Amino acid sequence: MSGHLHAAPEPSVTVRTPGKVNLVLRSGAVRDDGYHPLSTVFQAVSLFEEVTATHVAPGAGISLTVSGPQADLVPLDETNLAWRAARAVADHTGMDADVALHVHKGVPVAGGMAGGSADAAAALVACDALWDAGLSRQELTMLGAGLGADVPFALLGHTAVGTGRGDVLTPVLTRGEFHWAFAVQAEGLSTPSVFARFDELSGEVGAPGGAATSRSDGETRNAGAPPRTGGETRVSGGAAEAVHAGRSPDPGEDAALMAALRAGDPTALGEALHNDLQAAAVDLRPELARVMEVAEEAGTLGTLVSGSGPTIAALARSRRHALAIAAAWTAAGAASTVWTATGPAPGARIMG
Ligand SMILES: C[C@@](CO)(OP(=O)(O)O)[C@H](O)COP(=O)(O)OP(=O)(O)OC[C@H]1O[C@@H](n2ccc(N)nc2=O)[C@H](O)[C@@H]1O
Ligand SMILES: Nc1ncnc2c1ncn2[C@@H]1O[C@H](COP(=O)(O)OP(=O)(O)O)[C@@H](O)[C@H]1O
Repeated sequence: MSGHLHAAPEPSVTVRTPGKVNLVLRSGAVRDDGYHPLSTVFQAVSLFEEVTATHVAPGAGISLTVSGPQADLVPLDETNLAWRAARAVADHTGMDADVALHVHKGVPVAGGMAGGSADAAAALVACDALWDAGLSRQELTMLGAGLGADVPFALLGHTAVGTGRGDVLTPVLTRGEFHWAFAVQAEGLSTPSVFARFDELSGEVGAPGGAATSRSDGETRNAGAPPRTGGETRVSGGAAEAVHAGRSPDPGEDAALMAALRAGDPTALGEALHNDLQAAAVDLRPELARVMEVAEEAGTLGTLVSGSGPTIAALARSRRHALAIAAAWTAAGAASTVWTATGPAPGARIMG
């Protein structure tokens, strides 16, 4: 008896992707294309999105359903990032865009934790696998960058430095596991509005090239120009030149953070957390200052606005301590919901 065994095509593929927190986010002045050159360190955390892509009849097109605690906040049409990702794979490969997508959200919506970007990354990988398109990692990353600055990191996961728009990634070696608590607000903040307020606070509007970025610690420095370290000003190249070159702020400023990650030292990591967008997010949502205060009273090792906010991230000594910080937020009525997670978490993975 002879014969070939042909594997039946999988009827569906499920891909899991993580949310993120920016351990450091430094921004230069806005570029001509409306983006800001960043120097950021992403850490993926164990809050996951799951996207399932299922075969449908030829010609059926793309359809989308969403589940999870904040599903009602997410668009269900072709503006959804998962839908746009499926379309991008079809356009790139010339395949028919026939797929039923289901998104299960485990990352807060519009919270500065890149849940939408995680959906885009998951949908890229799921459609590539479902349609047997054979896209390379590089092609997926390129398609992801076209969908949003945060999407390439959701593919990669773990911990990475991001420069350019945040989409040029270099993996960072880390040791051990870090424990986080997150205070999520009922109403999200839009990323463009936070960057716009950052520009206003920087005296940026109408004065490209002469910009200064205000930092949440009260220090002010020239945007795009090399940052100050230890009170010393390094001058090479002007801010105007840096703005036009779209140069990212110097990641060299974050040597202490890198050492803390390598050593797996949460206390040192807590001291090195920093977000240039924090002042803008707190300016738009003054109540966030109190959320950070509550975390400090609960003994956090460090607290900051996650990305463009309004989620507040607090680094804890242990899982137990993360739960204690979350409980303190709940008791103070400081958050709509509280979440705990660990980082780093892996990037896009096909389940099953
Ligand atoms: C701020 C960050 C930090 O990781 O994340 P979130 O807090 O939104 O999750 C990211 O830079 C957000 O990335 P993402 O949300 O993918 O941004 P995109 O969709 O590409 O851009 C939305 C808008 O944000 C602004 N933007 C984004 C990235 C960047 N480097 N400079 C910008 O000025 C621009 O106004 C852009 O039109
Ligand atoms: N799949 C998606 N999940 C969540 N939001 C989405 C999605 N697709 C589009 N969006 C839109 O993007 C906005 C921000 O998305 P999200 O990634 O959750 O937050 P952030 O950019 O703050 O990290 C949402 O308010 C929503 O309107």
